[in-house]
Amino acid sequence: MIICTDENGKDNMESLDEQDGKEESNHSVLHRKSSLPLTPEDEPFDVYRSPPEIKYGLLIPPNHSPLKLLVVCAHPDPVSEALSKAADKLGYDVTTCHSYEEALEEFLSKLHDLIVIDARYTSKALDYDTLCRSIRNTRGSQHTAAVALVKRSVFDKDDVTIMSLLDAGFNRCIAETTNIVHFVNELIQIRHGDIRPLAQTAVNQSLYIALEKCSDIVLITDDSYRLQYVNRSSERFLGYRYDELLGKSIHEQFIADPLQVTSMTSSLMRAREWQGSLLVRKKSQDTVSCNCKGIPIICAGRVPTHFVLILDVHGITELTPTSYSLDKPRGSVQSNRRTSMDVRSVSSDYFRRTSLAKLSALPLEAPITKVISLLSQAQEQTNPNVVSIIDKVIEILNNTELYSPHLKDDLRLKCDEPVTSDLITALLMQQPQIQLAPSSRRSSNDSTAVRNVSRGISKVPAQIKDLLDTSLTWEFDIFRLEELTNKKPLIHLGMNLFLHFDVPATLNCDEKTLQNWLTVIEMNYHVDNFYHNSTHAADVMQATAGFLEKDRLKAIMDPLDEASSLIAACSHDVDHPGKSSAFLSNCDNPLAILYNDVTVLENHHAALTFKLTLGDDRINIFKHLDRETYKVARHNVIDMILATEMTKHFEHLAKFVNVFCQKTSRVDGESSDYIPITLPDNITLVKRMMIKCADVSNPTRPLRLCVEWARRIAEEYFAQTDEEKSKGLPVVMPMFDRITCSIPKSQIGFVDYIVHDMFEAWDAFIDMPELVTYMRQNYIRWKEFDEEGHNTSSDIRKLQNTILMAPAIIPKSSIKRND
Ligand SMILES: Nc1ncnc2c1ncn2[C@@H]1O[C@@H]2COP(=O)(O)O[C@H]2[C@H]1O
Repeated sequence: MIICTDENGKDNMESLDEQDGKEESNHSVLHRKSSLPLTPEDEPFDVYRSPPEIKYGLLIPPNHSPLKLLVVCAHPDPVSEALSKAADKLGYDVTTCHSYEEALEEFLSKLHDLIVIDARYTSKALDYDTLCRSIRNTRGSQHTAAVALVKRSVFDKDDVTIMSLLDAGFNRCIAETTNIVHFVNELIQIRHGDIRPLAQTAVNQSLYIALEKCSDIVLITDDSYRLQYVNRSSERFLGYRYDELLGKSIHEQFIADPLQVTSMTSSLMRAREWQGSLLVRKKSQDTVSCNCKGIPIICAGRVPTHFVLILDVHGITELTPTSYSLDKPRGSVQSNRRTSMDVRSVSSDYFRRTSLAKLSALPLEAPITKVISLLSQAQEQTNPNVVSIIDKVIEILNNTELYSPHLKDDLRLKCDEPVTSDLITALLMQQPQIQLAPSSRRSSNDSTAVRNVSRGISKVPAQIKDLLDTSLTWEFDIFRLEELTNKKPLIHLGMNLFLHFDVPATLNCDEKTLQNWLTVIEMNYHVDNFYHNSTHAADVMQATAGFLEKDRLKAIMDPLDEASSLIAACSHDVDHPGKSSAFLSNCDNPLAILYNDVTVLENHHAALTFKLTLGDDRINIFKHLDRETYKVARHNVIDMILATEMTKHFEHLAKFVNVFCQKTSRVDGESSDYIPITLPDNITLVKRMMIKCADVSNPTRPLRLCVEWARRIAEEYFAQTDEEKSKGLPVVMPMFDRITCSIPKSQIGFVDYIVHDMFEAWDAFIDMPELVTYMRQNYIRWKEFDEEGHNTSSDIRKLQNTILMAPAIIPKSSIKRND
């Protein structure tokens, strides 16, 4: 805070209008909230723009009265007498001198506000020219108005004399008169035109001194952002001399952040104050981040003529890598810096900003850069509440992990249901906690698989055949197929669906190879897993096939898309160990080591699929594809398998919803239903969403199937918890303990957090209302089971043997779209 006082220590910062109001009754007095200088934001817009406003906040001249007038004339006459009388009338303190020496001495002792010298005659005693020059050479005289009293003839006609008088240091000339009123008029004009501006300039010096002494960096630019004033702190801190800065543009000179500059300048040009952080480059090329306030000043007209930038040195942080060390010696200004700065966050902010700056210099524009820049522009035209909301949005957008969920804290806050919290956290978060413990993973045995290839399906029993006739219905009984096929449902269902979708033709592959492939893939599922076994793979493949039958998908998927989707569904969990990726990471499993704890299982499923497929010609379903087609198929399969990773659930869902569940906006701003669905990138989004939905479709199946899947996944979780406990590993889902866990609660949470929104979106896209209908019906039943206390696996078993014995088929007619 800067306070200026007059010589008596009185607070002297006051509106000139208050002073003016005493003299000029017709002057509009503008009210203000404080006596400090105003910024445009402090006043209503129209008030700020009104011309008198520019006077606000000026430091008023010393309030001494009367004004001191020195009249110097060699020979008193009626003219000088009229002048003195006029001055008396105005209440001036008048002194009259008749010689050069007397006048100089008098002036030096009193430093008058106004000196009027009789320039009509030159005499030995008084050379007006010399007297004026001498006075002007006196320190402090620059704040005194000097006026030459000239003959009427000179005033009217002799411009040469007038100019030489002004050259000698007079501020103006007045014509001789004996009319007191004329002199009164002249003196009032001189007071407004000369004395007050000079006095004002004199006291403004105090403000400059305040600016020079203050520790913040204060810069004033013109309307082209060329520096007009820099204070000492600026010189000291930036390392430039003021003459190296004056006249230079702030952009070129030291502001290293084009995006921020754009945001600042567009605010300032609209006469709005701006606040934010700026990256400032010092002369040494070190870069610092400072909190900056930009204030537009309108000195004339209606648009800003100057800008004041105040950089807060207390908020300055050195950002160059060499200056991260906190115990670096500090200079005078640096010693003001906070030492408790979070260096990591600052450095990441720095790198984000510098890379943004670099990016904006490239001839490329990422959509995100465009979005941020549009939001910044929108900020300029809106109110502070929206500005701060947009600030938050920009902060989020600036985070590179746009779609990754930050659910853990959120969930812990919102979801006080521990089973749900455990489940969703485990599904969505990568949380390896490295501990050295032996691997329990069973390794796959390729050679066994290949040896057994010949055990294909030559003759399909009638029961299986009948069941497979329903393979494209949503109510398909996968557990019955599991039973009938002696836990080998994939080979049967897979072959049935491959043939239905003409996959042999698409891959130019004989049926035997496809059968072999299915056999090997199925054998690489762990039959002992409660949930992640080949029945789950068959179930996901069956759901995928059901989706592919829908017109919306038929319209956009080509045969290779269909084949790839079915292949991906078959193999998406191959060799699943029945434990989560987090578990593998926690026990230093070789797969976790191989994939660096990142997307461990899905990477393994995808890699193993191709390792198996390409490893033996007899099962290589891609062997007849040309290289390009193979590459497309391979890319499709890998992309879909990786999309089943649950830590990316919200990323995939959000992308899908963004593209397909919102009306697209055309460039002209008009809304349109047009979605460029056939763009390859968009088809990829659909395929990812499709396999994701298929993968977790069990809560949308008929109740009997849904409950069995829920029991199976719970059993698998319990087994993992048991093993974690027995081996002293971190327990990934502590609530999934077979004694205490509530299975209905886990299902309610799973639907609430994962399934509901995804299936609403998916149904809206492919038009399969039965998905949502079953999901809702099942949800209600889980709530009932929960209320009735059917919690444990054995409770659920009992339910399955009683009320859930009814057939799974629900008449199509009962399925209504629920909008
Ligand atoms: N009914 C369910 N209840 C709880 N979790 C489930 C259910 N169905 C699927 N999941 C989880 O969702 C995950 C989807 O990917 P995975 O098949 O790897 O593993 C699956 C399970 O961990």
